[in-house]
Amino acid sequence: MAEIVLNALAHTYSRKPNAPQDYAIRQMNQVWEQGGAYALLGPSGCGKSTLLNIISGLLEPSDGEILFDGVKVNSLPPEERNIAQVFQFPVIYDTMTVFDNLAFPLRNMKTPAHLIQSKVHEIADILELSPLLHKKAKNLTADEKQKVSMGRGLVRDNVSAILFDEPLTVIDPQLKWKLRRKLKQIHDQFNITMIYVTHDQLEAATFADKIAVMYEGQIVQFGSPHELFENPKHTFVGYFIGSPGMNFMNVQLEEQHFVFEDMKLKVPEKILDKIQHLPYESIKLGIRPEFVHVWDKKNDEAYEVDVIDSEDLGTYHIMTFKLRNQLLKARLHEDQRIPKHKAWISFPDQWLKVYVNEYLVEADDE
Ligand SMILES: Nc1ncnc2c1ncn2[C@@H]1O[C@H](COP(=O)(O)OP(=O)(O)OP(=O)(O)O)[C@@H](O)[C@H]1O
Repeated sequence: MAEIVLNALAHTYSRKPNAPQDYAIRQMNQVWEQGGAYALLGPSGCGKSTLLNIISGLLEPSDGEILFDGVKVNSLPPEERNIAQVFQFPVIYDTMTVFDNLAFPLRNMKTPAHLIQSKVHEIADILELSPLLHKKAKNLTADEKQKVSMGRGLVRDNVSAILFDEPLTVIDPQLKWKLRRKLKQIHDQFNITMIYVTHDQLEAATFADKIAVMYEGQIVQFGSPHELFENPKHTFVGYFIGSPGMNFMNVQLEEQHFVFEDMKLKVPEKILDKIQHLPYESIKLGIRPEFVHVWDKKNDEAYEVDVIDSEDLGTYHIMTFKLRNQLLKARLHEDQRIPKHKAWISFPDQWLKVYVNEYLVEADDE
């Protein structure tokens, strides 16, 4: 069991790094609390595997510290960290039985035979592997093999944390949700810190209480699935989470207004105070398609837009529309009428977010 802390952690694969882009992990501070269920979510190449390998001890970070329960472990090898790792592809011994695969880590630790018996049966029971204990691992299906992989991590009592690196990649889609539920159940039962790496937002949200969203070697937001959806702290989170992602509009700040093409949009007062003094390269307004209000008749409070397309996705519709020259999307309920050709839309104040240099600007009392 362990709390894992990253202090100013950074890692580069380059011999002579001289720019932030040369770092796979850029200056990261993060606390993974003991017993938490976390997901590390991000696109290919953002540094997820690098970070996981630093935590497990397969890789020593170039800078900063990694602490397990307050003890620095930067150069401690994996076997001394008591971390279990489950990879994309099951790591098991094909010629051994399921029982022997599960018993293997315990035999390595010279655990007495009667304890091995009881522990292996306990874990096999939880993972629904009991009927397969005497089967050779090579005869198992992909999901059964992956369950054995997980079981090998769980049999040890002294495991500090379990790291999962895209563990459902090779599993049939119908079985994925079953295994995900099993993992969640195991987490609740064992109170072990678990970090689950994925590029799939649904997987992250169903497994984790808190998700760390990674982008270009940084954790750009750490929060519950709900927080990531309602209040993305970085434009990347807005874009990456949600289906479809957040709408963005590039705007300029002119005196008391944002200017978007020929339109003037009011800036909330509390935000204005904050951004007037910020040096900026870009200002973007963001709104989720779910929060765009749509009417099929003229409305003085709303902007007229051209409806470009509407897609029926069963329980909801996605309407694509053009506001001036910008394509945006709205998500409408299945029984809401989809306007043809022209529509009138508005952006409710509380859902229109302001991003300066890609980061959310919030009023102090929010
Ligand atoms: N051994 C290595 N040597 C040099 N560069 C590497 C090495 N491993 C990873 N990188 C680079 O570091 C960055 C982060 O890679 P990493 O594999 O950690 O990302 P990831 O988010 O796990 O991606 P994926 O989901 O594709 O596995 C990428 O730019 C990658 O090209």
